[in-house]
Amino acid sequence: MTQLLPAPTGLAGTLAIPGDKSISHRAVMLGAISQGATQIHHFLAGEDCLRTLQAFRKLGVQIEQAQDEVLIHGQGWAGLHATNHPLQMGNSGTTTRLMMGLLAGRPFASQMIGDASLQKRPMKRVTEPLKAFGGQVRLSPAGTLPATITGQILHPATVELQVASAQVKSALILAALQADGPSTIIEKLPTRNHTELMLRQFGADITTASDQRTITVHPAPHLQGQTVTVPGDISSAAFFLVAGAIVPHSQITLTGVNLNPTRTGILNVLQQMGAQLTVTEYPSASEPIGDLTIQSSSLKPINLGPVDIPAVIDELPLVALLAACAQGTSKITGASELRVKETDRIATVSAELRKLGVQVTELPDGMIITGRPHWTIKNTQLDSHGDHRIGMMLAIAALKADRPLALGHADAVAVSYPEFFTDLARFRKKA
Ligand SMILES: O=C(O)C1=C[C@@H](OP(=O)(O)O)[C@@H](O)[C@H](O)C1
Ligand SMILES: C=C(OP(=O)(O)O)C(=O)O
Repeated sequence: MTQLLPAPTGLAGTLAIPGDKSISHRAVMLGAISQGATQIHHFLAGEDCLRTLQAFRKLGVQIEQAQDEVLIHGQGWAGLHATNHPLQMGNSGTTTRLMMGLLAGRPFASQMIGDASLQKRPMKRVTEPLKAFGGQVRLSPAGTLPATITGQILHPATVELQVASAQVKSALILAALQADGPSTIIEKLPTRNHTELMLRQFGADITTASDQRTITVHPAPHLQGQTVTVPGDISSAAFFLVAGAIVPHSQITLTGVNLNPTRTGILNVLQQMGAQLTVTEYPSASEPIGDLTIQSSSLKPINLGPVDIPAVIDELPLVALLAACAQGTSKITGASELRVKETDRIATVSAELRKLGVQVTELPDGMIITGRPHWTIKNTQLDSHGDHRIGMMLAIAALKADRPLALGHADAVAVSYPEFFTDLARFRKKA
């Protein structure tokens, strides 16, 4: 149990945001399959990204790591070797799904296992389209981990994805790189494009059509190691953006944040809800980056539908919190993907916000939330349900409560943000 305290006099300060989780995973993966050294600066040393790093060590790649500095001694695709032990994916869907595509084309068999949450998450979304390339993955009868990937010679394919998922897209891209001709992947909706951007830096020939959802991948037998500086994670910055918006008398600045438009849905949501937000973008080579300043704001309700979801998928628990503080009724639909994250986030967000006295109606693919500037707390014992993003959202919600609250399973935050509670404490003004 961790005690959560209300914010008595508002929040203030400036924070450099830790590295992006999605980009850190990809930097390790691309470094591991490339020739020569890959240096990663500002790596996110959270539990999930460390799972990726450990998995490649198990596969024989030499990797040095000290906090947020990583050095990978890549020996190309052929530098990966079979291991007798199952690869432990922990809580990380990204590691699991991307590595399925990557390992599908290696000339050996691999096994993957995961924690209780990951073992429930759907994997057929990757293994079914992988079949078009010749990929062979055996799953449990429920279509989940444990998985056995039997590496094959892969062939080019054209696949149209049934689910809007950057993890599925990236898995197929990593398989397509190993095929013996160009492949085409057509997304349902555009999703985060970090894999495509970083692959170009490592020397791959990969193009995205003007519709933003048709991707052509050419074989890439030789990728070249690079230096990658990981930008700050907008999904981590989002917790403090929301804190600054909902706690009266606050002003918060977050620096070095990734502003890739496939990820900035939370900024559009804040602006639409009437938050006072300033975005300062500065020049950068590949991934856009900038600083964000937020001030306390009175919030209007919002309506989000299917096309809005991919760019804000991981921030939807925070959107629910913003809605809980807004004057009026908000609606989120087209977000059934939330049901297959670390927890069923529609169920866990609804259950926890109700403890705070917020009126929430669950929909199969979203939520209807009626907000109020002041809540009538019904239950002070909150729980992350072992889901990092739920835990952090509740810690932000607690800043607005009129009494201390308790958070069960608070240690889950280490999955994506080990320093979360320390960083949050920095914004508390002295009373
Ligand atoms: O590709 C990635 O790095 C991610 C993609 C998203 O998952 P889906 O692809 O399942 O939507 C997101 O929720 C996850 O946190 C990270
Ligand atoms: C869904 C998430 O991650 P993953 O799918 O990698 O477990 C997340 O970080 O919110």
